[in-house]
Amino acid sequence: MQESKDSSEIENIITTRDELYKAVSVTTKKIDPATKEVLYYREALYEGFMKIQKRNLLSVNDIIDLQKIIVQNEAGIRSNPGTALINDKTNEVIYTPPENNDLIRSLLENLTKYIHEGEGSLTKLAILHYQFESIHPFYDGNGRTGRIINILYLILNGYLEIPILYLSSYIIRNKKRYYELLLKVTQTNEWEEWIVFILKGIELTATDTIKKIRKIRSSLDSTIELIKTDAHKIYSKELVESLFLHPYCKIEFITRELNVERKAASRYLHTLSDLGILELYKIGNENIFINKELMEILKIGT
Ligand SMILES: Nc1ncnc2c1ncn2[C@@H]1O[C@H](COP(=O)(O)OP(=O)(O)OP(=O)(O)O)[C@@H](O)[C@H]1O
Repeated sequence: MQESKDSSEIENIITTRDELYKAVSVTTKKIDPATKEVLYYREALYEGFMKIQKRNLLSVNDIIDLQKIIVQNEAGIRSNPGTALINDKTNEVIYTPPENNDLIRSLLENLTKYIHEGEGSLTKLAILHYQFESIHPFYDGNGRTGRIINILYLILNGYLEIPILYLSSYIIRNKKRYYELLLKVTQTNEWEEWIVFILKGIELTATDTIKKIRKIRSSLDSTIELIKTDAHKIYSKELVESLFLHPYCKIEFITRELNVERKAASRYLHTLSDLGILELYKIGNENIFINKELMEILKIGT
């Protein structure tokens, strides 16, 4: 969710963490367009993860499928000319990607060959991200699809087990430089600066992500302690896991995940709110229980 939010923000699709968690927890028909787009991004990232889990492979058709989920249209690989990257201040064309559907497809075949051949490395990730963005195969969603491929590449090569690295938080903080360096590779073949930029991003975000995971783990442990020592005797491993799976929790999640009656689930959540672990909010006519400490941790480094 975090990665989806920031990767989309690079393309000026802006929503808040609260809106996102609300959208996946509260029964509401009113989800604003930016939040919807971020949720599609999250779906595409997850779908990509599932695909490579099954086959340990990322094909051109997989990439096309992911982009379809992100942009929610069937246009696929560009077949009409006219796509260009434009400087929004001066309106000047800064880069014109290759045209012709067959050529683009063969460049993508070449990219996926590069992804799978030989040993994986973080340097290769920097190279293939440039390669994908300069092919710019779609009318829309190229930046976002490319950043999903980055995470999938890390998983394919055993650097990550799950799509957890939060690389777009670095790119968004350094967006101007990200754009400048991509262009410099094209214009002056300046690979080194680009590769170092991406390596630095991986280093920083890996360190931040590890810190975040440790904080979540320690919050989880202290929550377990608190519930276990409380007189209401509501502790179960599944209950605590649900609170960390859904930063915005509600009674339905508990009934489903713990297989208990609504009355019991409601009692658990109200007890946790009395204990100060959760904060109760009314959104519309629904009770939402927010894991405040977890939400604070998720904000770090963003
Ligand atoms: N000079 C460049 N050469 C190649 N790719 C670039 C260059 N500058 C930026 N990019 C990439 O293009 C992406 C944006 O592309 P564009 O503005 O065409 O949006 P898009 O294709 O609609 O994709 P999305 O909506 O996900 O960004 C950037 O996020 C970046 O990854």
